[in-house]
Amino acid sequence: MSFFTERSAELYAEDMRLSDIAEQYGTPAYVYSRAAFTQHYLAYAQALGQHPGMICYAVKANSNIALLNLLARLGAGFDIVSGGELERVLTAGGDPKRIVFSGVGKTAAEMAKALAVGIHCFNVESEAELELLSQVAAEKSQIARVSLRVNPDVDAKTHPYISTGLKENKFGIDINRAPEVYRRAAELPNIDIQGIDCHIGSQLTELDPFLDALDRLLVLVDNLSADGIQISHLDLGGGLGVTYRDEQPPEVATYMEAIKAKIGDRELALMFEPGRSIAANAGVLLTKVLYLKPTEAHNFAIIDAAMNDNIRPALYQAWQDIRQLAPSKAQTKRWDLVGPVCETGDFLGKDRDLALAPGDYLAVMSAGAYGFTMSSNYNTRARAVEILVDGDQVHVIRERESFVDMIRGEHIVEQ
Ligand SMILES: Cc1ncc(COP(=O)(O)O)c(C=O)c1O
Ligand SMILES: N[C@@H](CCCC[NH3+])C(=O)O
Repeated sequence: MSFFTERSAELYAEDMRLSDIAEQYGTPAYVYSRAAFTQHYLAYAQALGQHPGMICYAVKANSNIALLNLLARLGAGFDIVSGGELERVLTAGGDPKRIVFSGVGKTAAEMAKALAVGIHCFNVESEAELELLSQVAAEKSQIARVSLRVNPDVDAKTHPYISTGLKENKFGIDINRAPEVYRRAAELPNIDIQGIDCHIGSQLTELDPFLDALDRLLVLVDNLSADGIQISHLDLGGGLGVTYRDEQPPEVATYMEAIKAKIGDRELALMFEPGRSIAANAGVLLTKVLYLKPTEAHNFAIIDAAMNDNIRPALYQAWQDIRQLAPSKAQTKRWDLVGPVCETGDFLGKDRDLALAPGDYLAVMSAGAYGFTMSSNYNTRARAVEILVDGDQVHVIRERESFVDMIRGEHIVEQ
C-alpha cells in the first residue's frame, strides 16, 4: 500500500497535497510519510512475531532524528556504522541495548563510546578489528559482545556497487577463515561471542541469495557448536529490495518465513538490519521545473533538485519514477530531467514522458532511503528541507540549510 496517492489527479502524501507543501516550504524538499515508515517497520516486527530477535533499522538509509525517534518508539533497534550514527540514535532516544555496530573501519574511539553506552553487539568485520576491540575493551575493563560478519561468497544479483557478499568485496570475514577467527575470539577474555552476521548486498529482489547465504552460515553455526562455540543469534543484515519500477521483491513475511523454516529448531535469535525496505517508499523528493531547454539531441528539463540532493541515478544509474504533482497544460514530450550542477552525470531521470512547463512541480518517487543521507553541498548547494507528513499534519524535521550552515567551521587565513 502506498501513502503517496493521487486524488483528483493531484499527488498527496497521506492527507496533504504535495503542491501545497512545495508552495509553502519551497523545493527541493524531501517529504516523508509517518504512516509508511510505521507500516514498513511493523511488517518486520510482526513477521518476526514471537521468535526471539530484533529488527535493527539501518540508520544509514535515512538518519533524520525524528524518524529514528519514531522507530525507537515503535520498539526498533538500530544498525549503525559510525560514532556519528551512534550519537544520532542516542539523541533520538534509541535504546543502546538494541544497537548493533557494523562497518569495516571502526576506530578505537568509536569502540570505546559504544562500549561505554552498552550497545548490544559489534559486528566485527576483520581479524585486525577483533584484536583492537579486545584491546579497547580490556583497557576499559569491559566485555565486548561480538558477532562476526562473515562473507559467504554468494552473488546477491544486484548492482555491483551495492553487492557486498562476494569474496572480492571488502566486507566481512571470509567464511572459510571464520572458524579460526571464532576460535581466536573465544580465547580473548574481553570478548564475548554472541552471534554470526552477514549482509550480502542491497536491493535484492529474490530470496535465493539470502537463503544460499543462510545455508552457508548454518553449516558454520553447526560446526562451531560441535567445536564448543555456541552462537546465540543470527543476523541476516538488510538488503530486501523495493519496487522502484516493476521489481517484485518478496514480501517481508515470505522472506521471514523462509528463514525461520531453515533455522528449524536451532535456538537462534534472529536479527535483521533493514534500511531501504523501511525508508525508500516512505519518502519523495519534490522539485520544480526551472527551464525547458529542447536541443537537437535531447529535451532537457532543468529542475531545481540535483545530484547533490539525490546521487543514486548518477552513482548507480538508479531509476526512480518521476511524477507530476498536478496536471499541466503543456504537451507531453520526452524529457531528460537534469539538475543545475555542473556535471554531465547530474540527472535524476532520462527519457521520461511528461507534460512540463516552467514552474511545474515534480516528485522523485521512492526517495526516502539513501536520498537525503547521501546528499552533499556540492556546488555550495544547501541541502534540502525534510518534512514529515502525519495525516493532514506537516512537521519540518530538518530545516533547509542556510549559507551560514554551509560555511560553519571554515576560516579565512588572515595576513
Ligand atoms: C551492514 C549493513 N546492514 C544493513 C544495510 C541496509 O541495507 P538495505 O538498505 O539494503 O536494507 C546495509 C547497507 O547495504 C549494510 O551495509
Ligand atoms: N546507497 C545505496 C545502497 C548501499 C547500501 C549501503 N550498504 C543505494 O542508494 O542504493
